[in-house]
Amino acid sequence: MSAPTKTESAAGVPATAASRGIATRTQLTLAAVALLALCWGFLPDFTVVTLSYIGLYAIVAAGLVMLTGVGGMTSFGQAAFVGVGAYATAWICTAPASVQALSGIVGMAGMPWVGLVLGLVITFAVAWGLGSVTLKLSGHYLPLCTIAWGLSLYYLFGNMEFLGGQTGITGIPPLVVAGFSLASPRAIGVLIWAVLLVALWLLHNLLDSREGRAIRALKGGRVMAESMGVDTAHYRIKLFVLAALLAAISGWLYAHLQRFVSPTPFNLNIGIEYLFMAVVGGAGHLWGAVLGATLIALLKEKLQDVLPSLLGTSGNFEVIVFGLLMVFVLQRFADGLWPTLNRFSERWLRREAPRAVREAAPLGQRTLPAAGTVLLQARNVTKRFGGLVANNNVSMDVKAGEVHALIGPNGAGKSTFFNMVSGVDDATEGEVRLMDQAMLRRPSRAFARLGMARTFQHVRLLGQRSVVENVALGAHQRAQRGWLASMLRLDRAEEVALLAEARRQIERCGLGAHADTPAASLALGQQRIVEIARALAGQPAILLLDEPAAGLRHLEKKALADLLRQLRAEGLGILVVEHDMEFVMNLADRITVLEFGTVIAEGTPLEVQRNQRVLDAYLGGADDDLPAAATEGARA
Ligand SMILES: Nc1ncnc2c1ncn2[C@@H]1O[C@H](COP(=O)(O)OP(=O)(O)OP(=O)(O)O)[C@@H](O)[C@H]1O
Repeated sequence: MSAPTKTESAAGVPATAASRGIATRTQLTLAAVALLALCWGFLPDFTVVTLSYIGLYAIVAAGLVMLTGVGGMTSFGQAAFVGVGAYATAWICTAPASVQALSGIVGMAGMPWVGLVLGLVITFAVAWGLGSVTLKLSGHYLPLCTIAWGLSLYYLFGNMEFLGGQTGITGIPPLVVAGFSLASPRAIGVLIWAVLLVALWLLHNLLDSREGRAIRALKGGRVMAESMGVDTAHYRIKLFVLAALLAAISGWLYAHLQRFVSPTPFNLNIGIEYLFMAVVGGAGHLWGAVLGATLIALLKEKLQDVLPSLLGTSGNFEVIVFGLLMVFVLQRFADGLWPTLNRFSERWLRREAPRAVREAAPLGQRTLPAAGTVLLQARNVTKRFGGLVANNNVSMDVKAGEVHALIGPNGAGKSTFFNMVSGVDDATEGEVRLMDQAMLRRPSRAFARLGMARTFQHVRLLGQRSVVENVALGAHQRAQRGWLASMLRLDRAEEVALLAEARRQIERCGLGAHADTPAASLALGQQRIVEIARALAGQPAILLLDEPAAGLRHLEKKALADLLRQLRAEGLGILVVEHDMEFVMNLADRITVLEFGTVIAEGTPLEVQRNQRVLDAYLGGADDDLPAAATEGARA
């Protein structure tokens, strides 16, 4: 593990000359919060109420930013969770039986807090239950399911007699904090904004961590995230529950602000409005939730005043305007308004001063097996897609300290084989063993934990994130700090170690100059190298590379070959699929040739080049491109 730099920032960016500007982002945020706090006592009542509602909306929208913008799961049903939080506290604080039984223990002032706990417990159970069923669905099915549960919970509120039916529940007591009654909107508004700011801080910390990178990886697709060792199903459910809990907290605050609840504010329309807020503000940005909530709340208020007089009739016309607004914003500002505002403000902002870091936590280390040990074994692996046999009885070993190439014409079954020996797909027949363990029906993350890392034929990076963040994701399973530790910033020593390791691998792969650039801005060939650096950050024993030389220029290919030779010398086993025959013949120790899913040859580069069947099927006519003495070249 490399020693951390004393002046690395939490984001791992080395200290550089701070850019000129009037303030840093943190200073600006603190100044805005201080201004709001100072003005709070003098603002007109109406403004205070509006700001309180904006705070409530923003808490829900922040959860949606995490769920939809960051995690890639769309939910129209968050209003229902707001309802669960609101009804739980309303019921417990007003039902005669519960008041009698509990108020003796916690006192009347303690009842809303019991309501909060009840709301959170019910929300947790409902969200976990719904999440485990619906989050398995992909594409349009998930949003459709969120509509279904949003409607179900809404009608449940309206039809339960003990919840007051359509009339709702009145007489909800005010919150009491440390003996102070928060009966007035001005008083509870302070709590609402405090909750919002704390939630934003916790979520910001979560995103700026190992766990945050894993959450972002969900958007990069299940296959990529799982191959980094991330349990995607578990993360999706946790994210869903987190967003639901935030909604429930907002509902709890709402109930004690309004002191009355009815089903209407928890219907599907409102669920759609929450989604508008997150998307219009900037679905991938936490402050976008506040911006979106502010815009929609103010706009709604204005439209409700203006539209009826303009149209001469009343109705929910603001929903139509919201729809048009959404189309306009998405057309002009695809990522929402916050990124645009951010870019605009950048010239006045100073870069955050780097934070001094004393020590990095040790990362998990792997002892590599001795050279010659069989790492990966495929025995008689067959894969059928209906009537098509993509792999037919394929057997192959990959040993520590060797480069094994898998070649063959397009459609020969190389990627199918790759998928089966990396846990993406299961073989129809045959056996796959990794580190002498049977791997049938085990997920990619189990392969990753045992020491396998891979790259992809079609590059799978988080394009908007920096190279260093992408590479640090590869080291995910070498650290352990969870969500709570990340939220509370107890993971900093580990985070420094992860980022230092990522930078070390980036340097090693020759991309040091690009460490802080967004991955998408690199050329395709460089992105392939980023994937290799990401794989190396996991400290693998075996590396699977899918067409690593595609898109590289001559010198870049040479540098890549040198790197792979160095890794081989360090004892890694490397399985490479590649169409560039010069690259393969100069690098590989052994080559397996596939045609129509069947192994037609296996041996050293020289043996393969002399094999008539291989010449006929694949290498025929390509002799001019091959190195004169491939075997000699292989160890060069
Ligand atoms: N999910 C799938 N369903 C049906 N057929 C598939 C599936 N995946 C691959 N195939 C078929 O299996 C065969 C082998 O495909 P595969 O992608 O493994 O070949 P390849 O050697 O990797 O090709 P290339 O070099 O072009 O990447 C092809 O005929 C392909 O159409």
